[in-house]
Amino acid sequence: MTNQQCGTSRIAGVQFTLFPMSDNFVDIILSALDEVDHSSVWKETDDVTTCMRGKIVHIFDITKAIFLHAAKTGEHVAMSGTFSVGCPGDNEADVYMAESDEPVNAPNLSANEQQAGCKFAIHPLGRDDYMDKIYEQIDLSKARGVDVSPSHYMTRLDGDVASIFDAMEEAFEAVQQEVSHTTMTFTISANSPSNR
Ligand SMILES: Cc1ncc(C[n+]2csc(CCO)c2C)c(N)n1
Repeated sequence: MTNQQCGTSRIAGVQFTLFPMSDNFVDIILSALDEVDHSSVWKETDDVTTCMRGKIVHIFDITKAIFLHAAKTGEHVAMSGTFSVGCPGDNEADVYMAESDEPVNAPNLSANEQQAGCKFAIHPLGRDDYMDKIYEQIDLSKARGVDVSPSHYMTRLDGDVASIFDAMEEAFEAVQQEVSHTTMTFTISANSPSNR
């Protein structure tokens, strides 16, 4: 029988893709993935996505740093992905759960103010009251230093990249404390010519 139990630790993960709208896309993707400190998570890249697994704080810290690294090239870049926590059977990367709770990349990001637009959706799984959990977080996002606006199926966040990822992390962290298996999908875009 397949393992349907949660692991002993709350392993979180993300699968994401970077889309640099540039002839230089290979270098932008690979240098962002290489140059950001990802020592606190398990990480694997293939031709479609990059997957990282570990503590929530590190998953968000590194995803944010990778997007900022790509955006600071000035090229129009987008990133889409899915965060997940409490996925039944996800327990192979327990070794990374011993990492400290200090985000490794955050101290180096302050000089990188970068505007972006983002749409995200939280999916609290297996709960009849899932809509309450979603609405609580949309309301809270309004106090998180980003502009929040409704959109079909998703909520839009506009502001600084670091604040956008921090808002999504806070929402994800709060929901997963009450809902064992939670996922979040997002798309973020910076330097779009639509805004020039
Ligand atoms: C985060 C992220 N991970 C993997 C890919 C897939 N990918 C597309 S082109 C390329 C470089 C040449 O192999 C890679 C790895 C992506 N786009 N973004």
